[in-house]
Order: sequence, then structure tokens, then C-alpha cells
Amino acid sequence: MTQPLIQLKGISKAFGDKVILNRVDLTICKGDALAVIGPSGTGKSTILRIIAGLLEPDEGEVYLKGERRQGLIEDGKDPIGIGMVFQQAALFDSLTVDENVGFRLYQNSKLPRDKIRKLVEDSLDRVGLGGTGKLYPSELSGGMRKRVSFARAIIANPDNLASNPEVLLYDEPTAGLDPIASTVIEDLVRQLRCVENSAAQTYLMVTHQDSTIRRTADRIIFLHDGKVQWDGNVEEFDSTDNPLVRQFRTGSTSGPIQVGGN
Ligand SMILES: Nc1ncnc2c1ncn2[C@@H]1O[C@H](COP(=O)(O)OP(=O)(O)OP(=O)(O)O)[C@@H](O)[C@H]1O
Repeated sequence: MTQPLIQLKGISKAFGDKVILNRVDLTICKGDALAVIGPSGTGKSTILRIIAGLLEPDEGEVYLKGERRQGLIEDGKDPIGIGMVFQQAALFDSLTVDENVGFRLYQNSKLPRDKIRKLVEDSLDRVGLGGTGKLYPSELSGGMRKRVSFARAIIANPDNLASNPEVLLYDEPTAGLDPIASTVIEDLVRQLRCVENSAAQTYLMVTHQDSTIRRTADRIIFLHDGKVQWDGNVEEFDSTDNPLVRQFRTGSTSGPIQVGGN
């Protein structure tokens, strides 16, 4: 069996006396396309932050390519890179699109600037934003800014493949977008999956949007009450008798999920 890229074992996290995650296990292998769904406040973003190494669990272990992570991302070099596409595109407003997309390479690589500029342009082309490098984020629409953050997440250093992310974490990439702009992003997630050696081949997606769940996930993980309550593919999501998933899927206010309980 191939080594999982990421494994969470018995992860627990509380904020104050509120237990958010309660011994959660999760395995992500190369090529996985996972959506984590569940009611608001159930800990989906918390899981992403723990995987990214931005937040430490209270209990449990995070393994990256079989190696246990100690501390947070800033405390050591992880054996795999993890890229993030945030809900808000999280771009630097004072930098151009080119500088935003190439930020990691301009800062950390020894590549000449004109080579980075070319890689940035290739990356922008991939997300359908060729020619926008000189613009500032404020000159772009919300959907375009998200695509810039994709371009930033997938840009790779060809001279140092080991430094490139192998997994992407998407935190509600279609939140706040109209249905057409959402489709553009969903298509992009799917297309980027086919780019060889790209971080976007393996991802964990947090989303509330039905179309995004259906169009981007091979496997769905339903989180509620601190636990993974259900796990299956899209067809199983539609046919399951699990009362939590059924209530969530139909948006019903009656059922085991307490409305306004967060
Ligand atoms: N740093 C923090 N300090 C205190 N409470 C926090 C902190 N981060 C998250 N929480 C709480 O933990 C719970 C889970 O938050 P989280 O953002 O992970 O949920 P979520 O499932 O992503 O929600 P949503 O779907 O609404 O984005 C929420 O009740 C939130 O208020």
C-alpha cells in the first residue's frame, strides 16, 4: 500500500470548554479529492488549520508521509509542502498579481527574476488570467482574485521539485461567488487535478456549496459533533439513510442536527 501523504490520528481540539474535534482520524493519499462538509461551526476550518500546521491539536498526531509533525509549520521543515487557497483570496493588496503569484519563489528560490516571471505567466495562463500580472488585486473581481490565489498555490519551482506543495487545502473557494463564477472555479479545480506533479492533484476541500461538493469531490466526509459521522462518494451521499446527512442534504430544520446550536 502506498504511504498516505497526510494522516490525522485521534485529533482533538477544544476552544475553552467547547470540544470542536473529538478524536478525528483522516487519511489523505496521493490523488485524493476529498470534500469535508458539515454544519457551520462544526470544525471544518479547524481541521484545515491543523493539517496546514497553523494550529496545534490538543491531542492526537499528524503524520506527513509517515513522519510525525512536531509543533507547528514554523517549528520545522515538513516532509511535504501543503498549499492553501483561502476563502478570501488572501492576496497582498500592495503587490501586483505577478508579485503575489510569484511571492514564494521571489522570496525563497534562487531562480532569476525573469524565469520566475515566466513561471508566473504560465501559472496565470493555467487559471485563465494570462496578461494580468501587472494589475493590482483591487483591479480584479472576487472570482478573479480567487483564481490568482489558485495560480499562487500551484506555481512550482522546476529546479527544486521537493520544495513544491504536494497537497492543496481549499477553504470554501466558491463562497460568495455567483453560480457562474462558482462553475469557473469548480472547473478549474478539476482541470488543475490533471496537471502532472502539481499540488492540485491531491486536495481537501471545505465547502458548503452543493455544486462544489458534487463537481469536485470523489469522497465526502461529513463532520458533526466533533466526529467524522459519515464518509462516502457523491452517489452514496444522495442515497444514504444516515439521518444527519439526509437532513443536511435536504436543508431540513427538523432532524438530529440542532438548528442554531452553534
Ligand atoms: N481561535 C479560536 N478561538 C475560539 N474559538 C474558535 C477559534 N477558532 C474556531 N473557534 C470556534 O470553533 C468552532 C469551529 O470553527 P470552524 O471555523 O472550524 O467551523 P467550520 O465548520 O469551519 O464553520 P463554518 O462552516 O461556519 O465556516 C466555532 O464554534 C468557532 O467559533
